[in-house]
Amino acid sequence: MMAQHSEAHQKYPPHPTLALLGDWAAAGAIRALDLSLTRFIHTQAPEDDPAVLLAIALTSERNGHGHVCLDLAQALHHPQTLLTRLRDDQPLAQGIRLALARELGALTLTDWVARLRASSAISRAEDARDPVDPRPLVLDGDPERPLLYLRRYWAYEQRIAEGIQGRLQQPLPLPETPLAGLLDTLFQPAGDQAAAPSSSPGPGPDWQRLACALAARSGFFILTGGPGTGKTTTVVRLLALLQRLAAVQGLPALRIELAAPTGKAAARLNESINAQVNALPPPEGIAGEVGPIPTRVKTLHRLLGPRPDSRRFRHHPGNPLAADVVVVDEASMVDVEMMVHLLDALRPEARLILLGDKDQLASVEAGAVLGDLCQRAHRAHYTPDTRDWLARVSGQDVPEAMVDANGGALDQAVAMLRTSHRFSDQGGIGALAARVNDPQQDPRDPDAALAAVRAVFERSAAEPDSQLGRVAAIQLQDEADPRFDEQVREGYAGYLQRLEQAPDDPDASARVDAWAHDILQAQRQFQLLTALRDGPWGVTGLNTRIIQVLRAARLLPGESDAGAPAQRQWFAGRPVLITRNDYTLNLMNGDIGITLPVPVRQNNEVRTVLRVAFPGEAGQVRWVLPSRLQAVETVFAMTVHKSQGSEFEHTALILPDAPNPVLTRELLYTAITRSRRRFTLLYSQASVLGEAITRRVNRDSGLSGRLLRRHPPAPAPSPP
Ligand SMILES: Nc1ncnc2c1ncn2[C@@H]1O[C@H](COP(=O)(O)OP(=O)(O)OP(=O)(O)O)[C@@H](O)[C@H]1O
Repeated sequence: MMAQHSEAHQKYPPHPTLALLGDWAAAGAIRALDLSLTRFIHTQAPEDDPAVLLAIALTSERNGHGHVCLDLAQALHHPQTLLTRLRDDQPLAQGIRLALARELGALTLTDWVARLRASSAISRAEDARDPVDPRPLVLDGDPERPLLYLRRYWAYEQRIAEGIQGRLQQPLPLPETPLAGLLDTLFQPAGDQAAAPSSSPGPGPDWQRLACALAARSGFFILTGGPGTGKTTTVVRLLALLQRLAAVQGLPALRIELAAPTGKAAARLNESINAQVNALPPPEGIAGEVGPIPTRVKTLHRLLGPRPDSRRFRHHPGNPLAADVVVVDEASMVDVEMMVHLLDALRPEARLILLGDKDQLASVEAGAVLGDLCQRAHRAHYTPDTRDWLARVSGQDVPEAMVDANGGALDQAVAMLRTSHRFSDQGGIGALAARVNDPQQDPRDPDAALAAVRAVFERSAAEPDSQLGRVAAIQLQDEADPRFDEQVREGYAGYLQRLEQAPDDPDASARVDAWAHDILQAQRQFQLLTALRDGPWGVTGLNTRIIQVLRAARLLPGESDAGAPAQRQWFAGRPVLITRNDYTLNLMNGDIGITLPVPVRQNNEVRTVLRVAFPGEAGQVRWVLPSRLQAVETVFAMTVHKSQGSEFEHTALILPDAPNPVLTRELLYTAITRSRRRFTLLYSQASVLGEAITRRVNRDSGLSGRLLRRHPPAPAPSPP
């Protein structure tokens, strides 16, 4: 015992800060990983300064919450935003918060930075580029906003900035006359062409047309916008424009790749892109051969070429993708590591076009790349050069409030679509999403935010027949409120009732497939979303409760694998979510399947066995044995994070009864915008809702600063 004790002491000398961090880890305020890393660095580079040890632990802790770095000034001014794992009702919470405030209170920014600079564990940005620099952390950022990174994340951010910068500075030959003519053909006024988009309704320019023009002249481009604002419509026109421009210039047809971060998001883009491509006006009057626009969307993993048991991909700088243009949809879900792999896999001259909704939740992993790059999208910041060029080629006038003589190169490569063609912002889902996302909202006034949101629910209740996407709010008494059960029965009955129509002829495989296809479609009618994983309001608790409710209503069969917890049992009707890519089965993280009773012939007898049906390509059904599915979970309830990239006809979001830092405006907005026709909010405490609307996701990162700092405004191509 003594020997063990002294060994431990030898390994980790009893430094007071490490002891304090040990207490925090024991209380769950930081992760064991954060503590181990700090201890490890302490042993490798005998680092005794408490201010340095604290900074290392906090940087690692922030990484665990999706931050790329630690913003030192923010940490000093708002220590309450740190240690977000700590819940206020935890017994030691108050003591830990006081200790953190005391440690940070003893520091000034200048003093902290000076001590970090003196540390042998921390590199300065200018030295960190040296590949043999062994120091595990990097201090970067501006004097007024110093940022501390774990080296890996610093390198990721650096590579992303370089990959984007290289593309922003790449000269692209762009003849103005054919560009203007092609934009005219692709954006004909309404009536001239049934399915083509008309000039945008309401005041202001046609942002879709403007975005196409801007994207055509840039090696890197971001198109952001809320649901139904026409991102897919615009990108299809952009790709047509690029192919036609190539033909006009006598260049070879472009090789285009379409990708999305999850299988679900890829399938959704697949569904919408076909119709859009077919609706394109024919390429008349172009002498050369016009290249095709692909309609098959791959997952990003598939595009980059996964390698078994490796985080690396088949495509990298030494073996880049044979693509001239790569479009990535739902880019808000792409984390820093994946963005690095994507940029690494592209030839330097390949164009990259990102599509996404900047206001949605960022990826679970570190970084909010799209959000960072779109920070200035609302006000555009187009330079006078860009404004004049856009007026010439697209005939669209940028509003003066969006012109900025100091706009940066990145600003000129971002366009935001502002009008939803699916929802009106006057009522229902569109109005609710707009209120929750209101940039004018005062974060210190949750009551005002709550009142604005309530008004939308009241208007929708007064117009129950509205076609604008109905929204409803139900205030539950507690977690056992029977109105929750009603919602669940009503929501899931649609597909569960179809289980009874199972064909009983084992030889009628086409009928079995058609029945399964119908059920898969019906399952997309309703989805319950929650913010949390654990507890009665989290995925696990809710799934158990829903199974009970559906069994009591005889919508689910009672029998199941004896002894297995309800969550893991296989039973007819169980919807499952794939939680890890499985390349052998060709199932991707986020795919949803349904367990169905299927008739089979065994030894001349007809028996019913359970198989899991997944949507396949072109309306086909793929069948998988339950025992082959390794990483799945029941998905009657799904986290909002997992729902990204999916849409359902009716989405219901249930909020917990106590405040929680994961409840943010971005989470509410993402949940609301998963709904195509109906959205129901289930909550028990109005204060929890009010807090959620006013809390913003804030992810520390230096990406936008890095790009803004290093990029002078791009000169607009001059007239020929
Ligand atoms: N300018 C326009 N005028 C009229 N209808 C349009 C216009 N642009 C898009 N639409 C229609 O609006 C709907 C949504 O468009 P689209 O799918 O391109 O949007 P999106 O931003 O990609 O949507 P989401 O990301 O929510 O799937 C489609 O039915 C499309 O035909």
